[in-house]
Formats: sequence, C-alpha cells, structure tokens
Amino acid sequence: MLNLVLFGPPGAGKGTQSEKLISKYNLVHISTGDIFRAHIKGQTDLGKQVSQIIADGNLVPDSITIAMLEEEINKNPQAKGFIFDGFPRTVAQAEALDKFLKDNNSSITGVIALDVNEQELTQRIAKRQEISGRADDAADKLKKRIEEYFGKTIHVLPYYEAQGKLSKVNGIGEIETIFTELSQVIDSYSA
Ligand SMILES: Nc1ncnc2c1ncn2[C@@H]1O[C@H](COP(=O)(O)OP(=O)(O)O)[C@@H](O)[C@H]1O
Repeated sequence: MLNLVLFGPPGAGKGTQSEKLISKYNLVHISTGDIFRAHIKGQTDLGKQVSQIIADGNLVPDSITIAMLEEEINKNPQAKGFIFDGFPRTVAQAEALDKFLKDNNSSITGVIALDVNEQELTQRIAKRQEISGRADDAADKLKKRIEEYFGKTIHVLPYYEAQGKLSKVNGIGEIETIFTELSQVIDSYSA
C-alpha cells in the first residue's frame, strides 16, 4: 500500500495536489475537512456537533476526528492506498493513525510537507473565499486557523521526521511544477 500524508498549512494546495495525485497513483483521497463539510451540509448529528467549531476556525476534538477518519478508511477495504489531506493535525492524531494502520498490517509510507509562507497563504485564501464562500475563510477565522496550524499542527512534522518519513516540497509556483516534484518524491519511495 502507498499511504501518503500531504501536509501543510491552510491554503497550501493540499486539496488541489491531492486530486491530481489520486488519479496518477490510483489512491483514495481522505480529506477530513471535506468530510466534515459534507456532514455539515447533510445536517447529520456529527455535522451539527462540529459546525460551530469549524466556522470559528478551531480544530475539532481529536476523539471525534479520529473516529471519523477510521470509519472512512474502513469504507475502502479495496483501496491500494490513501492520501490523507488535513489529517493528522495533532500529534495525538498522528499516533492514532500509526496505531490504526499497524493494527491493519499497514503503515504510512511517507509524509510530504508543502512549504508556503504565511503572506502567500493569506493572499490565496482571501482569493478563494470569493469563490468558496467558506465561513472559515473570513479574515478573523483564517487567522485562528493559521494560529491552530502553527500552535498545534506544526508539531506533527518532528513526529514524522523522527521516523525518517518527512520530505518537503516548495508549495509556491506552478501547480504542474509542484505536482512533478511531489511525484518525484513519491516515486522515490519505491525506487
Ligand atoms: N484533522 C483534523 N483535526 C481537527 N479538525 C479538523 C481536522 N481536519 C479538518 N478539521 C476542521 O475542518 C476545518 C477545515 O479543514 P480543511 O478543509 O482541511 O481546511 P484548510 O486546509 O483549508 O485549513 C479545520 O479548520 C478544522 O476546523
């Protein structure tokens, strides 16, 4: 199995690159943000539970997020591998994912961090909000999300670095150029 974590701050381009990577490598895309948004749209119990948290730009509690992620993996028993996008966002989530995969005789192949500076992120998301209309893309909520990233999520990097699984790719430039670089890293796993 090829299990990838695509890592990076809000607006780094994880969603865009994931879409391209899943078709090239025949993987299942698991974006916890997308799944949460689907629950909110469908007004499920989970959606009702998390909608305010997400609108405010806060992280959803680990217990809820981890349970949802495991359920999503279990829905895809035939998968050749997964791209995790927006997960793990805390060290506790990273540990839970490792344990869950291990219990299923699998593991994370590699983690690729998309490197984008804060100024570029803010500009990209301001642009995106005009189209997405996402409540959490509003300036004050975005600020909160970037704070959550640099306060909690960034600690996931040394966790994977210690396992020798971390690679970094420059997330600024043409979408195709970034895609080529990501593909090179992925191809190096099996080389
Ligand atoms: N792994 C996670 N842990 C906790 N909360 C999450 C997680 N994934 C998504 N969320 C919630 O969903 C929101 C949107 O996530 P996402 O679509 O990945 O946004 P972006 O990458 O643009 O910040 C997050 O701000 C957070 O509230």
